[in-house]
Amino acid sequence: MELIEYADVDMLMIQLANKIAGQLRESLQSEDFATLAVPGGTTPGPMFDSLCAAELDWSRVKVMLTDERWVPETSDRSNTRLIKERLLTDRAAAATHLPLFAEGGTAEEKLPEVAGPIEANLPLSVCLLGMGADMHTASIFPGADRLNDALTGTDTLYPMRAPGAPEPRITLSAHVLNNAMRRHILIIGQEKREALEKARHLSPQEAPVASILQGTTVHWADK
Ligand SMILES: O=C1O[C@H](COP(=O)(O)O)[C@@H](O)[C@H](O)[C@H]1O
Repeated sequence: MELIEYADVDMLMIQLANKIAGQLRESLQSEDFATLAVPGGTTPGPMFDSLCAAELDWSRVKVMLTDERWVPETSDRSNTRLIKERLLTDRAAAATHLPLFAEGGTAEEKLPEVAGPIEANLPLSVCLLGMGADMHTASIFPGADRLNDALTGTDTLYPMRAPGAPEPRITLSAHVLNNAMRRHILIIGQEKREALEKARHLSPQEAPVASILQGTTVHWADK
């Protein structure tokens, strides 16, 4: 794991967007398509605001979430809504969105429908993850019902229900996240920095983020 500390949050968001845009361009030099996975939640919005304006051939980029809350897009909790409003806009509107949510059923029922297009576009060229103060990443939560499957299984996606998550989830597995060609984590503030340090000495069952730290660049700034 490499940790990059930035002078402030604005600097982090701009420089991380530049880094990801550069890595997508690099992928597009040798591949027909590049696949980008991004987190939801409250942290990455300002980074999306920069990345969406990057000059690159977005028509050859496929964008997916690392995880989704099983709520309709009308909900403020929808990660899909976040990326539609803040990432899949401006130049990045030309990208193809691979949804992690489908209306009309539970995560378990809709999983095969959602997994097909995702699986056709793996491995991920660039994977950006978030992390909660409870050391979850994507929607791989401590204490979750499918925690062990998501950490050790070879399926692409797992439905997930966890005490720390207010709604059912669907998440990319640690297997998929670890097979990404380039991997980053974006975290802000002292609480998450301390959680990250703690996670480095815990098992993935206790601190799911520990399962994907090897080879990952962590981008951090204080609030
Ligand atoms: O629920 C989620 O939480 C994590 C962290 O979110 P944040 O609001 O603390 O930034 C996020 O990475 C994940 O995608 C999201 O579904």
